[in-house]
Amino acid sequence: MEIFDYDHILLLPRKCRVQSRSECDASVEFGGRRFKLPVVPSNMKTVVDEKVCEWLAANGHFYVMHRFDLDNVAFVRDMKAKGLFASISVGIKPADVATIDQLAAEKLAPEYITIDIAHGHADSVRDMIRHIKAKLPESFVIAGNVATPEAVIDLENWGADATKVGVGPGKVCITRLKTGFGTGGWQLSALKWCARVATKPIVADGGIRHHGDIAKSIRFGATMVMVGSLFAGHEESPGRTVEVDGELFKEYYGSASDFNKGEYRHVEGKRILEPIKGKLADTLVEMEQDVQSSISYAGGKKLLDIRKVNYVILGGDNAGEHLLM
Ligand SMILES: NC(=O)C1=CN([C@@H]2O[C@H](COP(=O)(O)OP(=O)(O)OC[C@H]3O[C@@H](n4cnc5c(N)ncnc54)[C@H](OP(=O)(O)O)[C@@H]3O)[C@@H](O)[C@H]2O)C=CC1
Ligand SMILES: Nc1nc2c(ncn2[C@@H]2O[C@H](COP(=O)(O)O)[C@@H](O)[C@H]2O)c(=O)[nH]1
Repeated sequence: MEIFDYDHILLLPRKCRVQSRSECDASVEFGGRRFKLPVVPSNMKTVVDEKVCEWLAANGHFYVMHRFDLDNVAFVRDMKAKGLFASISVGIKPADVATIDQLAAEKLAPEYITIDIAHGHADSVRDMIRHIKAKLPESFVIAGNVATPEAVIDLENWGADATKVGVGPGKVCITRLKTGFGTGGWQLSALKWCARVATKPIVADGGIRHHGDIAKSIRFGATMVMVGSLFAGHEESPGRTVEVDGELFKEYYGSASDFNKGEYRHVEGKRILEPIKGKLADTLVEMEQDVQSSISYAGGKKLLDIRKVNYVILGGDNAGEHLLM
């Protein structure tokens, strides 16, 4: 198996088929809706809050609300009252099961439910998928996080409508250091490996450091790309603003950090400071333009044309050109 990450790969251009990059369509269909970009901010407390999610939904973007210190039922009720789609995340504990029951009792089916736990290849996730499918059959269920083809196959067979791939590649992740496990350092090839067996969409989660990494994720099989750190440093980001030597930063911490958990138990995340870089809307416009450029370099007009390109691996044992057969 080839082992590589985002920094070890470059995609190879194909003959341009457009007069202008504005002809390239960066939108994606996911779970029955079309979104402007194949990108979703991470469901983390320092990345999204109610206001950010509302703005994303109202402006043609996918979102997943975080699940910490939050009344998920009230959130869904509120989004629906505003005529917006609801996309929540849940764990697998009794309180999460109760949330699903209450949503069903109130006939408040969220359009999207993400089951989001650290080690998603687990019977607990199987049981949660089955519970959601029994109680809220219309909801599109994304399940994760996982790292292997075996896990993708199991989650799909258990009823997940999409899987979320990425264990440990995140910027505030310390899973690799604390446990010795994960896809940190080879997330892109783990995605490729999982995509070979997937029959349903994959959300590639973590490790995105540049806008070009979005096109690389699409090339290796992602339908949607989850991004945390690149979104954590905006004026609207919910993290605390911190001033250091006259410069402004936003706090960004892992969902499995003691900052999020409120206790030091099974900690697999840390806290960092992201420089503040302006408005979220401006970053999304720039991302859309960059993905449009990626599509044009791929010699295409649509997002999935990126899947057709060849690539090179830079340096290392696997270096060389990789041509599609
Ligand atoms: N993508 C990634 O690499 C990672 C992401 N995270 C994020 O942190 C947040 C908290 O995750 P998580 O702690 O799973 O959620 P929860 O706090 O909801 O706990 C998940 C449940 O699974 C059990 N469990 C069994 N094995 C594991 C394991 N290896 N890791 C975690 N739980 C396990 C836990 O029991 P018990 O606590 O008793 O063991 C608990 O009951 C989530 O948003 C998750 O996505 C966390 C780590 C890695
Ligand atoms: N191992 C951990 N992973 C975490 C934690 N909190 C969130 N995450 C994952 O990181 C991505 C974001 O990655 P980034 O590289 O874009 O910053 C996020 O979507 C989660 O999957 C954590 O505490 N530990």
